Amino acid sequence: MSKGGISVDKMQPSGGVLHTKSAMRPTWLNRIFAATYLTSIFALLFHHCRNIISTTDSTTDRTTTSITIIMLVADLVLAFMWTTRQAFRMSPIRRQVFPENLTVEESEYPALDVFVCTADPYKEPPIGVVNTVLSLMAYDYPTEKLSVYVSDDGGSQLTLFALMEAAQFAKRWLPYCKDNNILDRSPEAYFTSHANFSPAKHNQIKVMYERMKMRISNVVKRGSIDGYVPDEEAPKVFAKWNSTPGFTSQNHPTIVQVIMETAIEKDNGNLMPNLVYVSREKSKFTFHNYKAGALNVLLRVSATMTNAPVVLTQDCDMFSNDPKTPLRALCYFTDSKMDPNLALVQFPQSFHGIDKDDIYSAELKDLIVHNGSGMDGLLGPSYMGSGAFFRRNIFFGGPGSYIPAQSSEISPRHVGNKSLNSEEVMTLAHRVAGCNFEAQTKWGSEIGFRYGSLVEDYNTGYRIQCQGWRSVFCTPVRPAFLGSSPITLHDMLNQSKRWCKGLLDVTFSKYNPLLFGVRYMKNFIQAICFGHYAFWPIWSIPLMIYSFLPQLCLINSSHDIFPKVTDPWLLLYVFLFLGSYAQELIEYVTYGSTAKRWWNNQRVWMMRSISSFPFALFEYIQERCGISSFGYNVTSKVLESEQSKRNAEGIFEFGVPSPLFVPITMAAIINLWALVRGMKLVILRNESLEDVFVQMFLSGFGVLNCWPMYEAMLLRKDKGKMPLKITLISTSLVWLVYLVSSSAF
Ligand SMILES: O=c1ccn([C@@H]2O[C@H](COP(=O)(O)OP(=O)(O)O[C@H]3O[C@H](CO)[C@@H](O)[C@H](O)[C@H]3O)[C@@H](O)[C@H]2O)c(=O)[nH]1
Ligand SMILES: [Mn+2]
Repeated sequence: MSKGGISVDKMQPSGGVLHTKSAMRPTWLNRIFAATYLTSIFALLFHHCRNIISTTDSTTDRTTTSITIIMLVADLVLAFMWTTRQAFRMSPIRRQVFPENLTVEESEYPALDVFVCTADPYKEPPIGVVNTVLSLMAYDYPTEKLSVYVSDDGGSQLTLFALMEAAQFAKRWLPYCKDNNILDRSPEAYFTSHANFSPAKHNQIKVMYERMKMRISNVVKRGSIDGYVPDEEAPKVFAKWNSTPGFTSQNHPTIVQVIMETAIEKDNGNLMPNLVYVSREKSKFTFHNYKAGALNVLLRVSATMTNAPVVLTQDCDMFSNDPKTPLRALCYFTDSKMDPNLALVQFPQSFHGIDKDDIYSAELKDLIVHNGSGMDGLLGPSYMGSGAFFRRNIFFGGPGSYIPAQSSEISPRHVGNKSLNSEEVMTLAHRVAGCNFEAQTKWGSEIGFRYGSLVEDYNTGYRIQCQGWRSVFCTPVRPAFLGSSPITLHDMLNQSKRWCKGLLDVTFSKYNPLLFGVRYMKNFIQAICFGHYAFWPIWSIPLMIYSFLPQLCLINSSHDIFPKVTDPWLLLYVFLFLGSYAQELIEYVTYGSTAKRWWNNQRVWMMRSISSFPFALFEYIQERCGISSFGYNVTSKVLESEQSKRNAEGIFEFGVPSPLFVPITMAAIINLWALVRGMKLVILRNESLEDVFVQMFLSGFGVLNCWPMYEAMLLRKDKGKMPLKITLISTSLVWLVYLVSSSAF
């Protein structure tokens, strides 16, 4: 088992090309547009400033001046975000790989350690974890070189039980997949897409799968494994839970369980990959660094066992959708002509079960594919948390500067040759998964996945690029992985809130990309890309202003906020608005999405900006001041049937009385109010449409975006409608805001 011994860099392909890259679109066109747009931005800012000067000179009241200043702030932030966003548009590229041209012998493939993280058996059902694990174990990759490590931050017997079941099932499933050349290697995906398929062998396996699923679901429903004994070893394994008084997910000793070991499992002459369960030690007195902490424990535990030179990180819901994926990564890792500083091959995250028009913008086309391809033309995409093949050694220092780990057994150079279950290996594995192992070490700061941010992926990707590593983006036509995405609005907003807090962690640290990145990164534009993310939360400033201020002005009969329709300056607004919207739309469609999905994406961007982002800031401040601590809210992967049904029909799911809904409900009410008020002014009071047109247009645009909100508040009867409580709170707050505003006007 000298898996650690093979160096990834030394293999030489001969024959056809392994990968190509090409520029994505006429960048010159893009640059001309950018220059024109930028000029218009400056013109607009000039216009604003002139307005402010003229209003302060004359007798204009204070309110008008303040409004003009606030609008200037909004436009300044929009201009900043637009400008930093151009970094992604400077040189997007598309890559292709040709795994069929790999000439390296299978026996020369590097070993691969796969890391799967899970954290909560109730939000992340063990059957989902099992499907992910099985799909990865079934990779078309030399079995003896493949190991799957599962980190369970939930410290749950249910998850371990499910994995033990999976191991039994794998003995039939893996050979079945390989013999029949099946593409869907997650059994759930396979049996769903082959519902009417019925050869005897297929049916036999299907029955086995259904039985396993039933056993796992029963155990989860009861919350305990009592009564179910998968094999004679089981009682000993689960004794660890029972023998520890006060065992909780937040307080328990290390559990490392080798569920299956390559060298031993040879049922039917089939070799099986290693499968190891790890639940790191937890204590109330130590901070665990969430997923980054879990991944670092896996880095070390796997080092004591197989120490593969290539590691793949996966979320527990991201199952493999293509068994040849590791070979695609090898196209880069085994190419001797490739930049030696290549650290990771990132596959985009793709999702299954998204409704046709993607109301929650779960596809994340702009963030993942657009921005990924944009950065790929610079130093490479950021690490995206899942679907990333890393070279293990990059976790131990920058190119050419090796930082030794505190013991040689966990260094990437260590060659393990003992049985995983041997006492020596197990003792060490338990030790490196302990709470205090990292105390006073460089883990999380210079070694391993980086700590200090809730978005450990962005943070780690950014920091390793600052050290000089780079990455490539691999976007095969058939998605390499498929995962689940939030199916309720609350989950979606909550997830963006967490991302946003994670970004703020980086923004307000010494590693802020616009201060640190621009100095240390090899590419200035790349630093701007990371900077754009770091400032993602400030979208909330202009969006809050544009969703409320012009509307309040209209309600209070104040119309000096925008140029009149006849004023040529208005053309600037029109160009800036249409220009950026059209550009995004074109990009959305070019990257293989639809216009309706783009429309929904811009709505979600607004919702996030006025809800998740301000809440994130608020929580972030509370945490920094030590007032409260919110932790990591794991996204639920449970598919509740009614919710899924509404989701499939593209109906928004409110349902729970979440404070996150308050700002968007307020925006919905104010925009409708302003629109009605505007119409009344024009129709009944003969106000000239010219004066109020822009404000009415904005309110109308708001109303159009808020359409599902009115339905949810007034028309719907199902469980996913807007809770009355939120409607009442929002209405009262709108009234309050109105009273305050009317006293100012
Ligand atoms: O303390 C923790 C918290 C989370 N997780 C795992 O982290 C993964 C991601 O969590 P999830 O709740 O699904 O977060 P998402 O926001 O959906 O995940 C996206 O965003 C994360 C943070 O940026 C990335 O880590 C993920 O890869 C990316 O898919 C899951 O497998 C969890 O089990 C842990 O292992 N330990
Ligand atoms: Mn997720």
